[in-house]
Amino acid sequence: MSATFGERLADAVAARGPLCVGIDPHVPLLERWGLPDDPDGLARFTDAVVGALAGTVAVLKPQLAFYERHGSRGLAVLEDAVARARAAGALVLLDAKRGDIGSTMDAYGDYLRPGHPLHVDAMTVSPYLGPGSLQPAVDTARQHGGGLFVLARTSNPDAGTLQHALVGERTVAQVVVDAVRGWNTPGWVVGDPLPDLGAVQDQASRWGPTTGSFGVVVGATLAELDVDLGGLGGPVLAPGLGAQGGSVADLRRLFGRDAAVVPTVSRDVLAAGPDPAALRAAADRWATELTA
Ligand SMILES: O=c1ccn([C@@H]2O[C@H](COP(=O)(O)O)[C@@H](O)[C@H]2O)c(=O)[nH]1
Repeated sequence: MSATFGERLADAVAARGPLCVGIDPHVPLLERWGLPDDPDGLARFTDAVVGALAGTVAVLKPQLAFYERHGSRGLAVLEDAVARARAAGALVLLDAKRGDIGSTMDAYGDYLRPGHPLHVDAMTVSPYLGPGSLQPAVDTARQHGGGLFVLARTSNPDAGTLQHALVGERTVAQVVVDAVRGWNTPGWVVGDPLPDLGAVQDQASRWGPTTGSFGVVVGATLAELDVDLGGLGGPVLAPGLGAQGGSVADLRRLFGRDAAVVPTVSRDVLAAGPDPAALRAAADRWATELTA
């Protein structure tokens, strides 16, 4: 794969708009769609979402938890869906939220390796073991044109309990954002002094050929943007829209109009199914509002 994830994402957003739709087959959604809570129901749900949206949205974000709960048959459903979504032109961001010591992180990074049965364009990772523990996945992403989104300021109400804690003078969330800023700067490794913001400021999270492959997760539900994203050089994944109360107005308030933000919506779109036209219409409503 020649282009980096950041380049592919910027191209996809230019062609299709920034919306990411999450594939979250919750039990209540399966019931609402008239489907059983088993691998067959899971497959029919997933097929419908991929069939309706993979040709139009920039990013699809399957939530791994909902496939793992069905065991190996659930994972087989996901493998098939990921391949079909990518073939239809959508980038696939696996919402896996993995994080472990470096040697194990190396194995999680394999989701970004061509030939993996669940090869995806990007995955979410958790920095709880320290940003440096994620380095093997960063290396794999660099080697194979993959991307990572690191949990920084998550959308859940309790998130600040840990993410606002201070490490020296910076919050935990800021330490995470700064590490990701470093990864988007060639040659930087965790532990090095942070890159000079003056040198990287113009890369500050704008879409374009220099969009980095390493992004952060910042919820659209925040009362205020309490991390400095200046010079991040990569995209922001913004969950929390719709079912969690966040709106397009919140995105504008938090990030402005031009930032490289990937707003992601799951239940608010999925509830419109199973009719493919209704799913598309629900996604289109968000897409239209986002570009208005
Ligand atoms: O801070 C975070 C990080 C990840 N998520 C995930 O996004 C979707 C949101 O689903 P909705 O139905 O649109 O609320 C879900 O898979 C979460 O695990 C998040 O919500 N917040």
